[in-house]
Amino acid sequence: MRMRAAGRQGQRSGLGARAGCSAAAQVRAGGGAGAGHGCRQAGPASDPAPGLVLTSPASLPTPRCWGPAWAPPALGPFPAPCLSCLSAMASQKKLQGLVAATVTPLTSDGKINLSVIGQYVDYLVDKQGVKNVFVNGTTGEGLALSSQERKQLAEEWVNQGKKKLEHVIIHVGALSLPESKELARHAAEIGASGISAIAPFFFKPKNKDALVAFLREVASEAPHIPFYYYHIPPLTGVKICIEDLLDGIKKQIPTFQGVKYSDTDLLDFAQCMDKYNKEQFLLLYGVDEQLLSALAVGATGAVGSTYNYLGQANNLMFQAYANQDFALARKYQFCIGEFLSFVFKLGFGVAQTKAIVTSLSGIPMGPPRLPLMSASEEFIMKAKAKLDSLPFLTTYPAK
Ligand SMILES: CC(=O)N[C@H](C=O)[C@@H](O)[C@H](O)[C@H](O)CO
Ligand SMILES: CC(=O)C(=O)O
Repeated sequence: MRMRAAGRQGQRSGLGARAGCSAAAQVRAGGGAGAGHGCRQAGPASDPAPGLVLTSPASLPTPRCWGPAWAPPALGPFPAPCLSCLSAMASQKKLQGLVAATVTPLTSDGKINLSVIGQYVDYLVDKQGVKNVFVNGTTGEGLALSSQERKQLAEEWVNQGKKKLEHVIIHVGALSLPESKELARHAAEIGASGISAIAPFFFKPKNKDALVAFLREVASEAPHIPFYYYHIPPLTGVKICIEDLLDGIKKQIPTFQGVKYSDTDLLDFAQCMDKYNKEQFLLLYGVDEQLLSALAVGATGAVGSTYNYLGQANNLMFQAYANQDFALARKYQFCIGEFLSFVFKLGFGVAQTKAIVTSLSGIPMGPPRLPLMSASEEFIMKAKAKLDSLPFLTTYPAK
């Protein structure tokens, strides 16, 4: 909490610095959107801040096996965070443990329902022991929301989370680069603790360089908060190997902080842990049913939909693992697996997650947005009965 406050302080100084610098600051060449940035440094746009290594097109690696028409994307300078932002970033409490991928409450007529977010925050913190959220992601139906809705949700989460949540990460990925940049800028301006983006998945990046060039443009709109790449190949179809992606990425994206890793490729994940943990990259695991395997190779954090309602059980699994009580940790993972494997067979996705969260929290999360269809009554009944048959997951030892 204290650190969060420090982050906010830094954020404020960032905005202050922007005001202070504005007369002298030059807008980045071609960067019409530049006016919204915090942390612009005075001086010519091409002046890198001391200590920041900026990559010019000439120093990009030669692409592998890519047609003759390929040219490395032109990279503009990455805006340099001011010193107070850098120190705020360094003092922000390290993101670790569980991050709930929040659902987006909708009214029965399909509008976003901001009125329950405050209650939702309290439920996560008090009932689930979860103090970090990932907003507008897959579970939050981010890609089914308008930009305006995404911004309203982001603001509500940041405001309601003040003094209660430690990290509010806003997913800003979109199919269009300007939209993603605008969401990134907005998240930074409202005081989010970090941003994340998936790879665009209609026109897909064909290789690492194209993906990094896209992510860099997005991250550069929020130059004083951490950026996480959201790797979810089962949904995006973008299967760029993360071990390769991380190689040299800090040079291109100075705010790069880690990956939300929603794939079952534990070899790639483990290679990343082994090679890049030293660089302080955070590798947040995103396949909840396999979390214990990720802990075994060194993961210290996880983002997922089930932490909305199995937060306590997963916290206890983390704790058992940390205490080297592997039998207990396995018992939690097996039990979580029993529930998930049961609901997978019934058909499980965001709509079903919303129904389960509604039923367990008592907060009306509403239907999903089309083309997703509401979970059936039968699903809700069976899922609830299954959870009731696994009291180990939902009753906790007194603290
Ligand atoms: C595809 C998807 O939504 N994955 C989520 C996070 O990335 C997970 O939290 C899953 O919902 C969870 O592991 C259950 O499969
Ligand atoms: C699960 C997750 O992280 C998401 O819903 O985006």
